[in-house]
Amino acid sequence: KIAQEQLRFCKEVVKELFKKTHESYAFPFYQPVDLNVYPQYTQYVQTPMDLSTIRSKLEHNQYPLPPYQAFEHDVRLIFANCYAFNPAGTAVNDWGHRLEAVFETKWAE
Ligand SMILES: Cc1ccc(Nc2c(-c3ccc(O)cc3)nc3c(C)cccn23)cc1
Repeated sequence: KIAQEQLRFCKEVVKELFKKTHESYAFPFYQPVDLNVYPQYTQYVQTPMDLSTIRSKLEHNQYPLPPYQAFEHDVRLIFANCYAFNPAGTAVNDWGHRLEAVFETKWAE
């Protein structure tokens, strides 16, 4: 797809991940992890990422054109960070897997 079409689809994917229907398991990923609440977070996660940061990068043209590769990397960073900090079996880890499934379905569209 041409660069502008890719950009439009990336915005559509982020819009989907922010939908109310996913809020109950997506909310921990809306904003950067609060480092005041989790001071040891940066010991587990080198590159924090969240959906608001991705949305802002899209809106301010901070992704290369075409954006797919860099966009997908940032989205997958959210999930990798989630699994690095939240052990299997924790609520946030489970929610990460649920949101990842939503992403995979939309991304394959
Ligand atoms: C049951 C439960 C326990 C802990 C949390 N933590 C948490 C996280 C979080 C996100 C990513 C991450 O790697 C770690 C924590 N983000 C939040 C927010 C935005 C509000 C309230 C709690 N939050 C939420 C629910």
